[in-house]
Amino acid sequence: MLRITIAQLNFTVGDIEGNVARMVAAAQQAAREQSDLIVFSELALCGYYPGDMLDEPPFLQRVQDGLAALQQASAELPSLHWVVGAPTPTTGPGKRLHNSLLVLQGGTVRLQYAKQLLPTYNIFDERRHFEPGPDVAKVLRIGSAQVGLLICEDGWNDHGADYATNPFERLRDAAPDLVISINASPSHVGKREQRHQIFGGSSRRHGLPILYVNQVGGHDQVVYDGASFAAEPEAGIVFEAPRFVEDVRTLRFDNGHFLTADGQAPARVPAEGLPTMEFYRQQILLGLKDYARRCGFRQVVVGSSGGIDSALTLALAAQALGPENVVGITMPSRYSSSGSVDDSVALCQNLGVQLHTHPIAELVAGYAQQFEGSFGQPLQGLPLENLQARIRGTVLMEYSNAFGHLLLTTGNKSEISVGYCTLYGDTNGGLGLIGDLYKTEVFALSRHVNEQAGRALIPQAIIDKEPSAELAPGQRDVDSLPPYPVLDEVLKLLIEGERLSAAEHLAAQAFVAQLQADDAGRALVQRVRIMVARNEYKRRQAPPILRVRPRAFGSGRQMPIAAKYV
Ligand SMILES: Nc1ncnc2c1ncn2[C@@H]1O[C@H](COP(=O)(O)OP(=O)(O)OC[C@H]2O[C@@H]([n+]3cccc(C(=O)O)c3)[C@H](O)[C@@H]2O)[C@@H](O)[C@H]1O
Ligand SMILES: Nc1ncnc2c1ncn2[C@@H]1O[C@H](COP(=O)(O)OP(=O)(O)OP(=O)(O)O)[C@@H](O)[C@H]1O
Ligand SMILES: NC(=O)CC[C@H](N)C(=O)O
Repeated sequence: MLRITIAQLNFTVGDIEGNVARMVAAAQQAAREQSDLIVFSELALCGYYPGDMLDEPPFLQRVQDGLAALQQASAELPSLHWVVGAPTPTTGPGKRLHNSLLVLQGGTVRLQYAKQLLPTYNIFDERRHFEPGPDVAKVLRIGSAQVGLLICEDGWNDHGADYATNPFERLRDAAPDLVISINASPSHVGKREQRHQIFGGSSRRHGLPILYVNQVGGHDQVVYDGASFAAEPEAGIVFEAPRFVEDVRTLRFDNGHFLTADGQAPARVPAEGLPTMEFYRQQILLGLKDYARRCGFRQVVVGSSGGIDSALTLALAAQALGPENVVGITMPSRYSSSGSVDDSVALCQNLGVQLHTHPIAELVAGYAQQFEGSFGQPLQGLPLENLQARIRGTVLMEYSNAFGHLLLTTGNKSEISVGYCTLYGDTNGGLGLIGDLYKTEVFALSRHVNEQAGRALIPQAIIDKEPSAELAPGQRDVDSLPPYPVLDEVLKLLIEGERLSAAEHLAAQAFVAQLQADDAGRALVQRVRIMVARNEYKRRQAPPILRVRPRAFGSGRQMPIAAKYV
């Protein structure tokens, strides 16, 4: 029988000293629980993913010092084995580092394993910094068990019998009793189920119990949900740690089975995870909390237009940080409807958020007038529309500068896709909460937030009103864009493509095929395609957004700007 402690922790990238302290505290808990083995996540020592910090000698020196501190701590708990993820120097040619797994015990490194498969797709770029490890299986006897070791991507390619491309093959040949996989696996909708399918499948195919340990926390645009789990060959997924929170707990591994610390069968793991909207909500809350905390912000400011995007952003921010840490600013102009102020007042009252009024009509008029000398006439048309958005963006940045609030930008994925936003205006901000949600999903998540609260936190009037930028008289989004239910299906196919769930993909494909049955539909799809391509320059200058889908704007979609698109 082996006692294993899962350390699903929220590490901060670069905070080696803080991460060491977290790991030591978890190891002390493990020792109290008489554990034989504690398992930390991939690159736990430096946090995942440190990017080009890995090129900096002082950073690598701190990593080395951190490892020395861990070794020393392991000497003080001699009966505990520590499975630790850390960068380590290579000895051969190529890149100077391996992405490694180390087993520490009694003050020494008992084993080192270098990750073999380095992901370089989507948001991952590990080959930029690391040399792949040799295709050797690493197995260590700990107590009564032979433990095989893998690192994240190593376990994602379990198809085909080629040793070089499938580390599972060689590991299976080494006949461990148990496989431990350490991970830094970002979450997006459907990811938990995908992990269960992949690792559950490998467990069954190779007849190997697998313990999968993930990190938790938000790192810039990427959020890790934790959700560490255990898989058995016959029973499937038998244990799952909670999502979006830290969790340090000890399991027993006895006769090929995972049991709770007191020897019971763990609670049943449901096949289905959180409903999509609740998943979005929790992912965004953790993403904002960790971004604000790590960057040293306590409070955020949001322009409150009385529209759905700013309303949802305010509601999520209030849930993540507490309403006392959220400030709304309503900035009526000549073209603002009375609802823009009244609905903002109702919203902020519901949320318990303070709302300041900062009218911009005079600022806009004065500013527009100033152009008469050089333009021969005051500003009008699109430049005047954008001026309003830019003045609002400037006002919001002044609040940010004056009070140290983080400005949250409110763009959704539909607008960001087609560039329906003003550069240096409503695109201002440090972080976007809903930038990976299509507009139709913004409505769905707003309804979900209300349902969950058991009351209309976001006033029904805001949910019911027709989307409008309110930058010109009577302006409506549908005058410039296809209706959102149409636009979103086209965008899903263009941007997410096969990364959509099977059901979403089928639905979008059928919808767009029907749309393209006539010339007008074909022209619409082509127009959207061109808008998406032409607006890459706006996205490149936009603030980071929290990722909730497999393909989010940012590092996961790298497109050229100055190219011929179609
Ligand atoms: N390839 C390229 N590389 C770098 N820069 C490039 C560029 N192409 C244009 N530009 C620059 O970008 C400028 C045009 O962009 P920009 O100034 O933003 O202006 P623009 O995209 O022309 O207009 C903004 C649009 O967004 C709508 N809007 C604004 C605000 C809020 C909302 C909403 O509902 O949320 C909608 C508004 O009604 C209007 O249709 C050009 O004047 C040029 O300076
Ligand atoms: N009158 C206003 N007062 C305060 N902020 C505003 C106002 N109008 C626009 N904004 C800010 O600019 C962002 C873009 O607003 P706009 O109304 O143009 O488009 P939108 O994408 O439909 O957003 P929303 O649904 O929040 O209205 C808003 O989310 C808000 O942060
Ligand atoms: N850190 C990694 O190797 C992550 C890659 C892996 N496929 C995942 O997304 O979970």
